[in-house]
Amino acid sequence: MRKQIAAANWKMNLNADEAHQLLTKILHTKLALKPGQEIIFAVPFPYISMAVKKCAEHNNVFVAAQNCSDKTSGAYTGETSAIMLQSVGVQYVIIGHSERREYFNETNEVLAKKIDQCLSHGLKPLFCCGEPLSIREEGKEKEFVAEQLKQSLYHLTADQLQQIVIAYEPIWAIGTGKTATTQQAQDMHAFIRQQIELKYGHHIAQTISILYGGSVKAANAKDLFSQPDVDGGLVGGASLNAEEFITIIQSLD
Ligand SMILES: O=C(CO)COP(=O)(O)O
Repeated sequence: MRKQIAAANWKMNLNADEAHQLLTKILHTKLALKPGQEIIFAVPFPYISMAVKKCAEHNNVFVAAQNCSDKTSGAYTGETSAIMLQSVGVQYVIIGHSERREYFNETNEVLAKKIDQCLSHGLKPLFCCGEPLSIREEGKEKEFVAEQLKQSLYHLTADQLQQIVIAYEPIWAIGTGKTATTQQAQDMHAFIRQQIELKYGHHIAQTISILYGGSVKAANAKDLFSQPDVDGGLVGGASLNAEEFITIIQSLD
């Protein structure tokens, strides 16, 4: 059975009090996770220790960083290494979010190195892929995503790949209120799984969780998560509202 995951990506939002209150409110709710279901909070770096402490009191609730360095250690002012994250109790790291690709020029090649850093230090990468609107309009979204997978993941062994969670986030659906239709999401997720199957075989492909991201909210989560190849969501804006995110968690299949 694949893990079903509701992951919150807070991005660069909230002050310390707001972050604490939001997490407290969500974790004090009786979430009744079923076996195989997980919640991940990808919080800004300054709140990681607070979040790790609070999430450790709950089963199947984990903390993610939103980025990490592609280097191991050394004179890289302002960077945060995978080793540091692992040492403070982080379990996941978002790698390759489209905002990092676009605003911080992260290439598939650099992302492959970040993934290696995570895997070498016991962290699970939450690898994001997805096409911009112009590519979707040309009908080339599948080739585009296949290339992202190939360049950042296909150097991994099958054992390593099984540590990865993939998030498909069409860029045109992020923060726009324009969600992919359930059919568009399912089609791409099935395609991603098929690509993994071609490279790593059926068994491995069936074990990889593929999350959908892009304007997931309480009102559409159930429909999206009910698709056979959609294994949960990576949620931006709606994860900043406790009630919204709780409903999204409760929409996991
Ligand atoms: O980028 C996202 C999650 O990583 C999606 O953001 P929104 O849910 O705000 O569209």
